[in-house]
Amino acid sequence: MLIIYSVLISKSSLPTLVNYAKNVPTTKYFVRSFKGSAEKVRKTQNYQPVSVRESGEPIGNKILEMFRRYNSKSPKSPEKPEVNVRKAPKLRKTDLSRLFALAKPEKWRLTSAIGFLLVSSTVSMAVPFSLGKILDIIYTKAEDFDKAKAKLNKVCGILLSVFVLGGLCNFGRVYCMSIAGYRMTQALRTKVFESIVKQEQGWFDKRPTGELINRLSSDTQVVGQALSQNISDGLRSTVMVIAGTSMMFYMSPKLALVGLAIVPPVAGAAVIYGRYVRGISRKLQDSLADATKVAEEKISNMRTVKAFAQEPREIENYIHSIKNVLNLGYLEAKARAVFYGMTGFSGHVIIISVLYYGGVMVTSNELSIGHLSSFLLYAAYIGVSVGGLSSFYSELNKSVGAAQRIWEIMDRTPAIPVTGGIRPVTDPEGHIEYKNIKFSYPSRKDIQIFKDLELDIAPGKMVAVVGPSGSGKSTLAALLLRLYDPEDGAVYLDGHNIQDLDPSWVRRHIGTVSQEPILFSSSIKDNILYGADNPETITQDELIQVSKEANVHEFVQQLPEGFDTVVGERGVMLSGGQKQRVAIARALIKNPKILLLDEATSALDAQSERLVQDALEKIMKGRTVLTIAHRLSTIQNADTIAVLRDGQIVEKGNYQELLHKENGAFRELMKHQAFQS
Ligand SMILES: Nc1ncnc2c1ncn2[C@@H]1O[C@H](COP(=O)(O)OP(=O)(O)OP(=O)(O)O)[C@@H](O)[C@H]1O
Repeated sequence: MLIIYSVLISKSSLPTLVNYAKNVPTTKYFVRSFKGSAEKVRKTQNYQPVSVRESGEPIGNKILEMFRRYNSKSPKSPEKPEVNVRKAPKLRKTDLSRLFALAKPEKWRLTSAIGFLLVSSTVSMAVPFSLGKILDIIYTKAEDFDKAKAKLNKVCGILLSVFVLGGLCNFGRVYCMSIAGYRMTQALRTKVFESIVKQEQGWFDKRPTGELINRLSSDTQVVGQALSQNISDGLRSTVMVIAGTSMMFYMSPKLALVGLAIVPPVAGAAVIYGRYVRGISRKLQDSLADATKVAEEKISNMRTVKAFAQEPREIENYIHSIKNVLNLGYLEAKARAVFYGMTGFSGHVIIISVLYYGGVMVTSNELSIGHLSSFLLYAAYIGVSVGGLSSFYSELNKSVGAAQRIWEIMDRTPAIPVTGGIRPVTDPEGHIEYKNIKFSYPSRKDIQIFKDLELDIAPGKMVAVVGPSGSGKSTLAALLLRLYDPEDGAVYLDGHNIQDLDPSWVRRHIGTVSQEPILFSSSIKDNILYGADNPETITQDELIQVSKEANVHEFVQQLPEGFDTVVGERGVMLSGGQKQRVAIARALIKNPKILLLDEATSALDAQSERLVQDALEKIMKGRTVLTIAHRLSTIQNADTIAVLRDGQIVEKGNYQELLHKENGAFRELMKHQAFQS
């Protein structure tokens, strides 16, 4: 099958291309055969969008790649990385000041580090001058030997103590800066995690976990490092450049001008390089996030991967997703190589020009050997420091890119707050009303889930919602929990619009057992206590009481470590039925007024099923229950059955009423849907 996709080819070769596509059996062969026509296209400028896909396998990219290669002058040129480097975001003043503001809590550590840095840099900058002095002492033949030696001893003695001081200050600088860096990264991670966790569910629906993990781990580290180590290195380089330049002018302004003539063009190149790196860096972090997303999803669902024997495909997928990172790495490596090659060369040019003009000045007695040596060392120091400054600039750019991504998260106000709003002093009665609800998921605005939906659940009653798969039964539960807000209409709890109530208060009074409950990778006890507001106040007796009601106690007793048994990631070490029962205990420990039950569709074995069902029946008593029913027994026991169809509740009544209603929606559903008995 041939599907037109999107790739650029010339108008003239379109018939040839379509012809090939029709006749060749496999994509690979097609691509190979296509090389010939690509040759023809090489010179034409007349492109139009067309694409080719065969046997469901997109080959547009391959053809595009081939065209690029064939259109390039040298057919043997190595594969060029196909990466669009997004235009570098501007390095704005506000971004920089915001970046530096992150360092505020560490100001004392950073100030001490800067103090240490000034002293250690001064010591470093004293080396060339002192060396020049020592050389002059050695070369001054007029002085008698003893006098010269005494001077030498004195100068070296002073230098040694100064160097000890320099060493200590370097220790202080590195230590204070590193600690400040770690603390800033940690504080930033905390803030980012806090901002992530506070976002509403709809926001998470659109964001892959891997991407968020990347923001949390990698971006925060880049920023933390920039604010500590990079700033420290940058400051050191600045001090060295300023001090070195001053010393050069102090010793010989003429020679200084010769040596420093190269600095302005290098500085200009550094600015261009920095901008380029900023663009690549953002793109690189994005690609890394994409690759992490692929890895994270598959690693956390390894069971499914293995069950379908898809390890090789997943390795392929990962290689594909990481390829973009490598391509960007190529670009960065190229830019880095050009830049550092250039700065290295410039450094050496400084040294040669100083050596040449300085040599001339020494022979004409304008300059001593000692001064020339000092001068050369200062020139070398400046060369190294200019390199350091430019890498500081590029790192700063990198960190602004990372910081911007972090701010996107930190600056976002969640559409549904975690807390805030009315917090009634008494527990709710449990009267739930859905009024005129219109809703579509934020990630799929085009699909209307509910239109003018109405449902009333009286306190202490049990309503079973039935309806075809995908009709929105679980969505009803999500709206009550305020994971999403309706576009129109509202959900009321005891007459209060839940949007006016504190979401944490509402959730505190709702116990949820979902279709496939997720447990956390801690002990059974911790998982049950996760449902409690104040886990530390729950006594062992209360825990056992809840476990008995949820039919957890009997299987826990058989485990060697009892309640302390670790359940593995997502509760992987427990059976389906055991997981369900632990989830029931977790919902029950908060003694909720309202229960939201989403019955498991997957059949448990008879014994397990009985235990789960028994636990559910026990905990329903005295509570308002909204259950998404998949079992006949649940439907039969419900006070009211609500039939959901086409975004509305189309029928309501008890089992007998609905069963005997001529042409009723419930009867229709019973005909087509097999409820578990
Ligand atoms: N987070 C989401 N983002 C976008 N669409 C969603 C989301 N969750 C569910 N949907 C879509 O909303 C519709 C209703 O889903 P819901 O899970 O409420 O159905 P259901 O009646 O509970 O189905 P089932 O009986 O199969 O569990 C479905 O079409 C589903 O694809």
